[in-house]
Amino acid sequence: MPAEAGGPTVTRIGVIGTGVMGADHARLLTEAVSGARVGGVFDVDGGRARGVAAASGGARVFADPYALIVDDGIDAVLIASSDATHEDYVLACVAAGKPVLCEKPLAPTVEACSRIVEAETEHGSRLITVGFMRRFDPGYTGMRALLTAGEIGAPLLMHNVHRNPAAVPGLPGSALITNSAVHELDIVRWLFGEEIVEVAVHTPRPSGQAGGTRDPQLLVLTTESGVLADVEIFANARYGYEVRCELVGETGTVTVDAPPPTSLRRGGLHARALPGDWRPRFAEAYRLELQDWIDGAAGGASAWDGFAATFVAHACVAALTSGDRHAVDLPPVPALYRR
Ligand SMILES: NC(=O)C1=CN([C@@H]2O[C@H](COP(=O)(O)OP(=O)(O)OC[C@H]3O[C@@H](n4cnc5c(N)ncnc54)[C@H](O)[C@@H]3O)[C@@H](O)[C@H]2O)C=CC1
Ligand SMILES: O=C1[C@@H](O)[C@H](O)[C@@H](O)[C@H](O)[C@H]1O
Repeated sequence: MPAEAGGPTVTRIGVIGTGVMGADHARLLTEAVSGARVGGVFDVDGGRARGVAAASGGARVFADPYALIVDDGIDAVLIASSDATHEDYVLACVAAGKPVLCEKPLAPTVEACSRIVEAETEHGSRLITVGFMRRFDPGYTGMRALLTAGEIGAPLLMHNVHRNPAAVPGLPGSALITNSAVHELDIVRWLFGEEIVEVAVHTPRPSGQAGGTRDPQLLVLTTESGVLADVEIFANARYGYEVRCELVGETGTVTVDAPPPTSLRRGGLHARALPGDWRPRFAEAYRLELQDWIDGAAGGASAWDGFAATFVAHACVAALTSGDRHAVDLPPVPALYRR
């Protein structure tokens, strides 16, 4: 990453979108990540942008996001605005030759992701990282290390649970897949190092708490080598935020969970607190993801990974709509993204 002249290397980040995630990333960049500072911010809600700028040590507030992207005082851009806005901003970063960390999903449609991959391929080198932070979560990296070391033999099954306390009433059922389950679609590809080749989506009767949304849903994913991964996605689980999973191999299993260190035993119960959203659950993953990006270590998901996750998500949406199993025929990986 580029640096400020003189003194220690400091990468000046422009943050676009200063809502829940943009504010959290700006806080981490300011307080917990070395070698970076927030250099500028933009949000269509000027009040939010000013609040985050003030909390980030007086970063510049831009009135125009494209001016932020090309500004000489901004070395790299972090996009945390709403999903539908990602494409234009990522394309502008590629045109300006600036490294960009774009929150997931890379873009909500396959066509938009495809345009981004084409632009980066034409540019000729990799500038884009997608915010699939679970790749940095100590639970998932530990699971992958045990799998790779052969500790549980060949993988057979993976059971995933992904629950949120409440979704916006009237949220389309497809958004549970494209916005939430997209994390599992990425983590399955990353964990097994192979593609998802077939998907099916099953739904029970919808929860009465879900305001008409098809919620919960059960995705069943088949990988190239024949591993089956199921994903329960439940956006109105009401009791709290929870993400956990178990990988079943031929000779053992690995579980990823995030119990807080403190739990209460009283009155015949053993209780532990659950967070209200993803920020406490994945706090360390977000920090490690940002540090990796600032260090230029390239451990994050690529634009191709972002494309692939959205591609599989749309096969799942088709399966949700039709009730049938759907084959996933990803196009060949462009040379820029081959390992
Ligand atoms: N990696 C993760 O675990 C998570 C990722 N996300 C992703 O982060 C992004 C932001 O999500 P949240 O912070 O939860 O949403 P949010 O609604 O809290 O924040 C979005 C912000 O974008 C701003 N915005 C809307 N249109 C804009 C535009 N055209 N230009 C600039 N700013 C604009 C809004 O004013 C708002 O401040 C989304 O893409 C979401 O999918 C969200 C939650 C967790
Ligand atoms: O990305 C996220 C949210 O947008 C999504 O709504 C949640 O389900 C995820 O767990 C969270 O990580």
